[in-house]
Amino acid sequence: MVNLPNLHVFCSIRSLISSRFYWPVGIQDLHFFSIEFKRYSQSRTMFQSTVMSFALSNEAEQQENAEAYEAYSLLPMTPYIHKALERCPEMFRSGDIFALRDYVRQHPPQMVYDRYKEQVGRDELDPPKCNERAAKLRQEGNTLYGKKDYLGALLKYNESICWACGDSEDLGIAFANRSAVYYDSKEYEFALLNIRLARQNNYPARLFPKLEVRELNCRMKIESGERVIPEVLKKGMNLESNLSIPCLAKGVGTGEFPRYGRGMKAEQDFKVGDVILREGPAMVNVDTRRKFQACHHCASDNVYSLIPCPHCVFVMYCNEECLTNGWKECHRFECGIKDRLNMVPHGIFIPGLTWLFYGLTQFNDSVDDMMNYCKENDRNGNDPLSLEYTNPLDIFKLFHTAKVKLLSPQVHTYNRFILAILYDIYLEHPLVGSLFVGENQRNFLLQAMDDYMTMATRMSIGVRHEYKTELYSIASLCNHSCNPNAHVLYSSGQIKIVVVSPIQKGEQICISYGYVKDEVSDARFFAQMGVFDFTCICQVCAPNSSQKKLSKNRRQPHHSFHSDLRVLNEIIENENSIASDRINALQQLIQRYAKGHPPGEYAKLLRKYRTILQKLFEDEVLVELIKKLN
Ligand SMILES: C[S@@+](CC[C@H](N)C(=O)[O-])C[C@H]1O[C@@H](n2cnc3c(N)ncnc32)[C@H](O)[C@@H]1O
Repeated sequence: MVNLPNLHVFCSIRSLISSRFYWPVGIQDLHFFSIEFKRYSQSRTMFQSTVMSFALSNEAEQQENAEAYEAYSLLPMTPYIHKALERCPEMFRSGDIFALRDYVRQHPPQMVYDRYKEQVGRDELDPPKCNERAAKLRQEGNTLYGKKDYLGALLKYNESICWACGDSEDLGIAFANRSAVYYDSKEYEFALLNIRLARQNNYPARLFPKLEVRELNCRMKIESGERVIPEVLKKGMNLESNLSIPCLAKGVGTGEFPRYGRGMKAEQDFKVGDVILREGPAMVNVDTRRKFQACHHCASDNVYSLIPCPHCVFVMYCNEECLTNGWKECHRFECGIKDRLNMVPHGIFIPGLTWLFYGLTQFNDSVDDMMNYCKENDRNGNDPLSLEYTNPLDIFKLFHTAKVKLLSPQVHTYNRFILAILYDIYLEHPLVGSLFVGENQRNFLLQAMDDYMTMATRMSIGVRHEYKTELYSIASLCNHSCNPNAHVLYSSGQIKIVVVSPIQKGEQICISYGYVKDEVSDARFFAQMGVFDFTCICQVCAPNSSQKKLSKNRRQPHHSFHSDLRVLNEIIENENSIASDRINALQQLIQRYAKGHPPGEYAKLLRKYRTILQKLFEDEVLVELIKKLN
């Protein structure tokens, strides 16, 4: 494997980013556990599956889920929902969105605000920037830096950067302090970038000599070759690209599959290792717990070059381009109310709301034009691959016209209640309030929020990162299988889909939306899958599943499997093997024995293959980023 020298900080940053940091569970899980709601609901299916999964899980997993329940009870929103359920069970049974909106109007969620303020230790929501607070956070960062806790220091500096006023020297000093962390970590490109940011943001002239010395040292270190950016093995697109959609391989099409709806279809044979898609997100939501760690526009996990929204203290972007686009397409509709929006539990549907405002931007903020378009184009399906992907309006059409199945009544009603609260918060925003005027337009807003909430839930291909939710234009065509023939690699918002079992022309291309079944406990699997709100009909799960046929049909393990496996292990364990040899050997073995193999050994092989691919992809994304800085 290729080891990236001097990237220890980023490796630890990555582990920090994926660790459970503030809350014991992801909010997406909490969304699932919101089925406390069960007591008032007609259908008990979801609750029963939770209880079953609890019963089936081991002690450690029970503990983990118990924490999820506890976290759920701590959410500021929980008592408010329970009170509403007690007061108006009928309203929840009918699920009428206008009735839910009226309820929220009549019973403003003041208790939610109070509980939230108490939890975050502030007496004001959506506070303005404040240099005093920025200086305090910077001091806290300095203390951590002094103890060589670089990650802790970076997070404090990022927070300080957010709080500092745009014309203050506090902003410049925080950037300069971030450069010191990178200098000490031998990350000279990032140190230089932060020195530049410090200069552009009022770094005080009296401190210039200190910064100049650091800058000179960085340049000397880079010139002396001390810092080498290694070449990583790029498993880029190894196939010809689709002419109009370059991120997609030629030979990938769409088809209708009974009970799945649309899906991705192979128009030619594919072999193990073929990269069929490399895509960035169309829509992003960064969970509030990671607001100082990831770009709110492209979802890149990024603690080193983030710049703040110039107006609020809760949103950061990885560069000026993301800031400009993020502002135009989404943040200008939420800047100033972000704190209140953050207070509401976030499900996988949240990017749907971002979507609504992205759409409005495409209609030049004309609510009437958007309403007319929506009236004329309902969800009657489309061929996503025929759209023009460079045209932002076509991207809007892609999700707007997608034919999606309804959500189950209890999930839908719960989400609608959350939407009713979000709706009121959005209308408090001066821009939103001034664009949506009159009953017609406001009803349209509420209904569009509802529609895109369903769309985003249905178009989700899984929660790849505990603290971020993304929507992908092309990948959202892929259906789920518990025994998928393709695998999604994820790094910093980017995804790559790689074939992991030979695919024949005409076959459906499926990925897993979460954990691969059989590799995790049933409890974990159901908790993960519960958020998608569909009953899986893949060959493994469906009644009369073809899995049974598969096992019957499975040929006896080929006699040479074990001898081939020994050769493979020799290649993998040989210190002199290069990454490409290892990966090629693995691919060949998986391709050769995909249709006839001893199950246990083969599953291990697949896991190893996926792990190596994932590591390579993470290195690839990271090195791309470093190279962009040069
Ligand atoms: C990301 S979309 C996939 C494309 C979708 N079939 C379409 O027509 O646009 C996910 C939705 O497809 C359906 N789906 C995907 N995998 C499925 C499976 N294994 N079993 C049943 N439905 C599935 C569900 O309705 C799910 O919410």
